[in-house]
Amino acid sequence: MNKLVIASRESKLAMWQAEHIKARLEALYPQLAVEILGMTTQGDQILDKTLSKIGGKGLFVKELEQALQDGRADIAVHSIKDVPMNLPQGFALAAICEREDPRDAFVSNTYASLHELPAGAVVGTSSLRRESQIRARFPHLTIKPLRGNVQTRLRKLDDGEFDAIILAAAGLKRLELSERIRAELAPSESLPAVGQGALGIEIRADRDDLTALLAPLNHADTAACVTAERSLSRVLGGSCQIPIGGFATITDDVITLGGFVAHPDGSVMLTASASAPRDYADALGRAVAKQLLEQDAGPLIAAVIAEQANK
Ligand SMILES: NCc1[nH]cc(CCC(=O)O)c1CC(=O)O
Repeated sequence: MNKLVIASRESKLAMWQAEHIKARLEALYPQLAVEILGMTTQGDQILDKTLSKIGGKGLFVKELEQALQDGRADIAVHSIKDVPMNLPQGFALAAICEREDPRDAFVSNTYASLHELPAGAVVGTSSLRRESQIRARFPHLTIKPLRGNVQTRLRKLDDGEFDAIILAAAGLKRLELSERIRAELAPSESLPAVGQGALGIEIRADRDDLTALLAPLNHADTAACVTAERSLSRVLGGSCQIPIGGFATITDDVITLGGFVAHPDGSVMLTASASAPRDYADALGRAVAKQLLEQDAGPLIAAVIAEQANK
Protein backbone atom coordinates (compact mmCIF):
# COMPACT_ATOMS: atom_id res chain seq x y z
CA MET A 1 0.00 0.00 0.00
CA ASN A 2 1.47 3.37 -0.97
CA LYS A 3 -1.47 5.72 -0.55
CA LEU A 4 -4.03 6.06 2.24
CA VAL A 5 -7.02 8.41 2.34
CA ILE A 6 -8.48 9.64 5.65
CA ALA A 7 -12.14 10.71 5.71
CA SER A 8 -12.81 13.53 8.15
CA ARG A 9 -15.44 16.07 9.02
CA GLU A 10 -14.44 19.58 8.01
CA SER A 11 -14.67 21.31 11.38
CA LYS A 12 -11.36 22.68 12.64
CA LEU A 13 -11.27 20.13 15.43
CA ALA A 14 -11.99 17.21 13.12
CA MET A 15 -9.33 18.43 10.68
CA TRP A 16 -6.81 18.79 13.51
CA GLN A 17 -7.54 15.21 14.50
CA ALA A 18 -7.20 13.94 10.93
CA GLU A 19 -3.91 15.86 10.49
CA HIS A 20 -2.68 14.37 13.76
CA ILE A 21 -3.35 10.83 12.55
CA LYS A 22 -1.86 11.68 9.14
CA ALA A 23 1.35 12.88 10.82
CA ARG A 24 1.56 9.79 12.98
CA LEU A 25 1.08 7.47 9.99
CA GLU A 26 3.66 9.37 7.94
CA ALA A 27 6.15 9.10 10.80
CA LEU A 28 5.54 5.36 11.05
CA TYR A 29 5.51 4.75 7.28
CA PRO A 30 7.72 7.21 5.36
CA GLN A 31 6.75 5.55 2.03
CA LEU A 32 3.04 6.08 2.59
CA ALA A 33 1.31 9.09 1.03
CA VAL A 34 -1.55 10.13 3.30
CA GLU A 35 -4.37 12.39 2.07
CA ILE A 36 -7.34 13.87 3.88
CA LEU A 37 -10.82 13.90 2.36
CA GLY A 38 -12.88 16.55 4.17
CA MET A 39 -16.64 16.21 4.20
CA THR A 40 -19.70 17.81 5.75
CA THR A 41 -22.08 15.63 7.74
CA GLN A 42 -25.74 16.10 8.62
CA GLY A 43 -24.66 16.68 12.20
CA ASP A 44 -22.69 19.73 11.03
CA GLN A 45 -25.51 21.08 8.87
CA ILE A 46 -28.50 20.86 11.19
CA LEU A 47 -27.60 23.35 13.90
CA ASP A 48 -30.97 24.65 15.05
CA LYS A 49 -32.01 21.47 16.83
CA THR A 50 -30.43 19.57 19.69
CA LEU A 51 -28.71 16.31 18.86
CA SER A 52 -31.22 14.45 20.98
CA LYS A 53 -33.96 15.63 18.59
CA ILE A 54 -32.29 15.08 15.23
CA GLY A 55 -31.27 11.53 15.94
CA GLY A 56 -27.99 11.75 17.74
CA LYS A 57 -24.48 10.66 17.18
CA GLY A 58 -24.81 8.64 13.98
CA LEU A 59 -25.30 11.88 12.07
CA PHE A 60 -21.64 12.77 12.43
CA VAL A 61 -20.33 9.50 11.06
CA LYS A 62 -22.70 8.27 8.32
CA GLU A 63 -21.20 10.30 5.46
CA LEU A 64 -17.71 9.19 6.46
CA GLU A 65 -18.83 5.56 6.48
CA GLN A 66 -20.28 6.07 3.01
CA ALA A 67 -16.84 7.21 1.82
CA LEU A 68 -15.30 4.04 3.29
CA GLN A 69 -17.99 1.98 1.64
CA ASP A 70 -17.41 3.57 -1.79
CA GLY A 71 -13.64 3.25 -1.51
CA ARG A 72 -13.18 7.04 -1.62
CA ALA A 73 -11.41 6.73 1.74
CA ASP A 74 -9.58 3.98 3.63
CA ILE A 75 -10.02 5.11 7.22
CA ALA A 76 -12.27 7.55 9.08
CA VAL A 77 -10.97 9.47 12.09
CA HIS A 78 -13.63 10.25 14.68
CA SER A 79 -13.92 11.63 18.16
CA ILE A 80 -14.93 8.29 19.62
CA LYS A 81 -17.51 10.17 21.68
CA ASP A 82 -19.44 10.79 18.45
CA VAL A 83 -19.39 7.14 17.36
CA PRO A 84 -22.55 5.11 18.07
CA MET A 85 -22.07 2.15 20.43
CA ASN A 86 -23.08 -0.31 17.71
CA LEU A 87 -21.38 0.27 14.38
CA PRO A 88 -23.38 -0.56 11.28
CA GLN A 89 -22.76 -4.01 9.83
CA GLY A 90 -19.56 -4.11 7.83
CA PHE A 91 -17.59 -1.51 9.81
CA ALA A 92 -15.08 -1.90 12.63
CA LEU A 93 -12.93 0.17 14.94
CA ALA A 94 -9.33 -0.58 14.04
CA ALA A 95 -7.70 1.53 16.76
CA ILE A 96 -8.47 3.72 19.74
CA CYS A 97 -5.74 6.30 20.22
CA GLU A 98 -4.29 7.75 23.40
CA ARG A 99 -6.72 9.96 25.21
CA GLU A 100 -6.37 13.72 25.60
CA ASP A 101 -7.79 15.31 28.74
CA PRO A 102 -11.18 13.60 29.25
CA ARG A 103 -12.69 16.33 31.43
CA ASP A 104 -15.33 18.92 30.76
CA ALA A 105 -14.15 22.53 30.84
CA PHE A 106 -15.90 25.59 32.25
CA VAL A 107 -15.48 28.55 29.87
CA SER A 108 -16.56 32.09 30.73
CA ASN A 109 -15.41 35.66 30.16
CA THR A 110 -16.70 36.77 33.55
CA TYR A 111 -16.69 33.94 36.08
CA ALA A 112 -13.95 31.59 37.25
CA SER A 113 -16.10 28.55 38.07
CA LEU A 114 -19.62 27.17 38.22
CA HIS A 115 -19.63 28.04 41.94
CA GLU A 116 -19.25 31.73 41.17
CA LEU A 117 -22.28 31.95 38.89
CA PRO A 118 -25.14 33.90 40.47
CA ALA A 119 -28.76 32.73 40.47
CA GLY A 120 -30.28 32.88 37.00
CA ALA A 121 -26.93 32.95 35.22
CA VAL A 122 -27.17 31.32 31.78
CA VAL A 123 -25.01 28.30 31.02
CA GLY A 124 -24.82 27.04 27.43
CA THR A 125 -24.80 23.34 26.67
CA SER A 126 -26.90 21.03 24.52
CA SER A 127 -25.58 17.95 26.23
CA LEU A 128 -28.20 16.31 28.45
CA ARG A 129 -25.32 14.75 30.37
CA ARG A 130 -23.81 18.14 31.20
CA GLU A 131 -27.21 19.68 31.81
CA SER A 132 -28.37 17.04 34.31
CA GLN A 133 -25.17 17.22 36.32
CA ILE A 134 -25.19 21.02 36.50
CA ARG A 135 -28.89 21.14 37.43
CA ALA A 136 -28.39 18.56 40.19
CA ARG A 137 -25.64 20.62 41.84
CA PHE A 138 -26.65 24.15 40.88
CA PRO A 139 -30.46 24.27 40.59
CA HIS A 140 -30.39 28.09 40.58
CA LEU A 141 -28.68 28.24 37.16
CA THR A 142 -30.43 28.46 33.78
CA ILE A 143 -29.36 26.04 31.06
CA LYS A 144 -29.79 27.10 27.43
CA PRO A 145 -29.07 25.05 24.30
CA LEU A 146 -25.78 25.66 22.49
CA ARG A 147 -24.76 23.81 19.37
CA GLY A 148 -22.23 24.20 16.58
CA ASN A 149 -18.55 23.47 16.38
CA VAL A 150 -16.13 24.65 19.06
CA GLN A 151 -15.45 28.02 17.37
CA THR A 152 -19.16 28.70 16.91
CA ARG A 153 -19.86 27.94 20.55
CA LEU A 154 -17.08 30.24 21.72
CA ARG A 155 -18.37 33.02 19.47
CA LYS A 156 -21.86 32.69 20.95
CA LEU A 157 -20.34 33.00 24.42
CA ASP A 158 -18.35 36.06 23.35
CA ASP A 159 -21.47 37.61 21.81
CA GLY A 160 -23.00 37.63 25.27
CA GLU A 161 -25.69 34.98 24.80
CA PHE A 162 -24.37 33.05 27.80
CA ASP A 163 -22.58 33.74 31.09
CA ALA A 164 -20.64 30.52 30.67
CA ILE A 165 -20.49 27.43 28.49
CA ILE A 166 -19.24 23.89 29.01
CA LEU A 167 -17.00 22.26 26.39
CA ALA A 168 -14.75 19.25 26.30
CA ALA A 169 -11.25 20.22 27.47
CA ALA A 170 -9.79 17.94 24.78
CA GLY A 171 -11.20 19.95 21.90
CA LEU A 172 -9.98 23.26 23.33
CA LYS A 173 -6.51 21.89 24.00
CA ARG A 174 -6.17 20.43 20.52
CA LEU A 175 -7.17 23.74 18.98
CA GLU A 176 -4.67 25.61 21.17
CA LEU A 177 -7.52 27.32 22.98
CA SER A 178 -6.48 26.15 26.46
CA GLU A 179 -6.40 29.74 27.65
CA ARG A 180 -10.20 29.79 27.30
CA ILE A 181 -10.52 27.17 30.04
CA ARG A 182 -11.33 28.86 33.33
CA ALA A 183 -11.77 25.63 35.29
CA GLU A 184 -11.64 21.94 34.56
CA LEU A 185 -14.47 19.95 36.03
CA ALA A 186 -13.30 16.92 37.99
CA PRO A 187 -14.99 13.65 36.96
CA SER A 188 -16.68 13.71 40.38
CA GLU A 189 -18.34 17.03 39.43
CA SER A 190 -19.07 16.31 35.79
CA LEU A 191 -18.61 12.72 34.76
CA PRO A 192 -17.32 12.78 31.16
CA ALA A 193 -19.11 11.33 28.17
CA VAL A 194 -18.25 7.80 27.17
CA GLY A 195 -15.05 8.02 25.12
CA GLN A 196 -14.54 11.75 25.64
CA GLY A 197 -11.07 12.90 24.61
CA ALA A 198 -10.15 9.78 22.63
CA LEU A 199 -9.96 9.30 18.86
CA GLY A 200 -11.22 6.22 17.09
CA ILE A 201 -10.20 4.97 13.68
CA GLU A 202 -12.94 3.27 11.73
CA ILE A 203 -12.45 1.00 8.72
CA ARG A 204 -14.54 -1.29 6.59
CA ALA A 205 -14.57 -4.65 8.36
CA ASP A 206 -13.24 -6.39 5.22
CA ARG A 207 -10.07 -4.26 5.09
CA ASP A 208 -7.78 -6.82 6.72
CA ASP A 209 -4.91 -5.12 4.91
CA LEU A 210 -5.26 -2.12 7.27
CA THR A 211 -5.32 -3.93 10.61
CA ALA A 212 -1.58 -4.36 11.10
CA LEU A 213 -0.85 -0.93 9.61
CA LEU A 214 -3.10 0.79 12.14
CA ALA A 215 -2.20 -1.35 15.17
CA PRO A 216 0.60 0.98 16.37
CA LEU A 217 -1.96 3.78 16.71
CA ASN A 218 -3.95 1.80 19.25
CA HIS A 219 -3.23 2.81 22.86
CA ALA A 220 -3.88 -0.24 25.02
CA ASP A 221 -4.83 1.59 28.22
CA THR A 222 -7.14 4.03 26.44
CA ALA A 223 -8.69 1.19 24.45
CA ALA A 224 -9.37 -0.81 27.63
CA CYS A 225 -11.01 2.17 29.34
CA VAL A 226 -13.05 3.20 26.30
CA THR A 227 -14.13 -0.42 25.77
CA ALA A 228 -15.50 -0.53 29.33
CA GLU A 229 -17.25 2.83 28.89
CA ARG A 230 -18.80 1.89 25.55
CA SER A 231 -19.95 -1.46 26.92
CA LEU A 232 -21.77 0.33 29.77
CA SER A 233 -23.42 2.72 27.36
CA ARG A 234 -24.33 -0.03 24.87
CA VAL A 235 -26.28 -2.01 27.50
CA LEU A 236 -28.20 1.10 28.52
CA GLY A 237 -28.97 2.10 24.94
CA GLY A 238 -26.80 5.17 25.41
CA SER A 239 -27.07 8.01 22.94
CA CYS A 240 -27.40 11.78 22.99
CA GLN A 241 -31.06 11.24 23.86
CA ILE A 242 -30.41 10.37 27.48
CA PRO A 243 -28.25 11.94 30.18
CA ILE A 244 -25.59 9.28 30.57
CA GLY A 245 -21.93 9.40 31.50
CA GLY A 246 -19.20 6.81 31.80
CA PHE A 247 -15.57 7.25 32.68
CA ALA A 248 -12.88 4.63 33.30
CA THR A 249 -9.31 4.87 34.54
CA ILE A 250 -6.66 2.16 34.66
CA THR A 251 -3.96 1.61 37.27
CA ASP A 252 -1.79 -1.50 37.58
CA ASP A 253 -3.90 -3.29 34.96
CA VAL A 254 -7.10 -2.75 36.95
CA ILE A 255 -9.85 -0.69 35.31
CA THR A 256 -12.22 1.33 37.48
CA LEU A 257 -15.41 2.44 35.75
CA GLY A 258 -17.98 4.91 37.05
CA GLY A 259 -21.26 5.58 35.33
CA PHE A 260 -24.48 7.49 35.78
CA VAL A 261 -27.91 7.89 34.30
CA ALA A 262 -30.02 10.88 35.24
CA HIS A 263 -33.12 12.89 34.53
CA PRO A 264 -32.19 16.01 32.51
CA ASP A 265 -33.57 18.23 35.29
CA GLY A 266 -31.14 16.67 37.78
CA SER A 267 -33.94 15.40 40.01
CA VAL A 268 -32.80 11.78 39.63
CA MET A 269 -29.14 10.81 39.50
CA LEU A 270 -28.32 7.10 39.54
CA THR A 271 -24.63 6.25 39.96
CA ALA A 272 -22.59 3.06 40.06
CA SER A 273 -18.96 1.98 39.85
CA ALA A 274 -16.84 -1.17 39.86
CA SER A 275 -13.34 -2.43 39.06
CA ALA A 276 -12.03 -5.37 37.06
CA PRO A 277 -8.79 -6.64 35.50
CA ARG A 278 -8.02 -5.06 32.11
CA ASP A 279 -8.97 -8.16 30.13
CA TYR A 280 -12.52 -7.87 31.44
CA ALA A 281 -13.26 -4.37 30.17
CA ASP A 282 -16.41 -5.37 28.32
CA ALA A 283 -17.76 -7.39 31.27
CA LEU A 284 -16.99 -4.48 33.59
CA GLY A 285 -19.14 -2.17 31.51
CA ARG A 286 -21.98 -4.68 31.62
CA ALA A 287 -21.60 -5.08 35.41
CA VAL A 288 -21.83 -1.32 36.04
CA ALA A 289 -24.83 -1.14 33.69
CA LYS A 290 -26.47 -3.96 35.64
CA GLN A 291 -26.00 -2.03 38.88
CA LEU A 292 -27.73 0.95 37.30
CA LEU A 293 -30.55 -1.22 35.95
CA GLU A 294 -31.04 -2.63 39.45
CA GLN A 295 -31.65 0.97 40.54
CA ASP A 296 -34.39 1.20 37.89
CA ALA A 297 -32.37 2.95 35.21
CA GLY A 298 -34.59 1.22 32.62
CA PRO A 299 -37.86 3.00 33.46
CA LEU A 300 -35.97 6.27 33.96
CA ILE A 301 -34.43 6.04 30.48
CA ALA A 302 -37.80 5.14 28.93
CA ALA A 303 -39.44 8.11 30.65
CA VAL A 304 -36.69 10.52 29.56
CA ILE A 305 -36.90 9.37 25.93
CA ALA A 306 -40.70 9.77 25.97
CA GLU A 307 -40.40 13.29 27.44
CA GLN A 308 -37.79 14.30 24.84
CA ALA A 309 -40.04 13.06 22.04
CA ASN A 310 -42.89 15.25 23.28
CA LYS A 311 -40.83 18.41 23.58
N1 LIG B 1 -20.09 16.61 20.64
C1 LIG B 1 -19.10 17.23 19.80
C2 LIG B 1 -17.73 16.86 20.22
N2 LIG B 1 -17.22 15.64 19.92
C3 LIG B 1 -15.97 15.56 20.50
C4 LIG B 1 -15.72 16.74 21.14
C5 LIG B 1 -14.53 17.09 21.92
C6 LIG B 1 -13.32 16.23 21.80
C7 LIG B 1 -13.43 14.83 22.31
O1 LIG B 1 -14.25 14.47 23.17
O2 LIG B 1 -12.62 14.03 21.83
C8 LIG B 1 -16.81 17.59 20.96
C9 LIG B 1 -16.98 18.97 21.44
C10 LIG B 1 -17.39 19.12 22.88
O3 LIG B 1 -18.05 18.23 23.46
O4 LIG B 1 -17.09 20.17 23.46
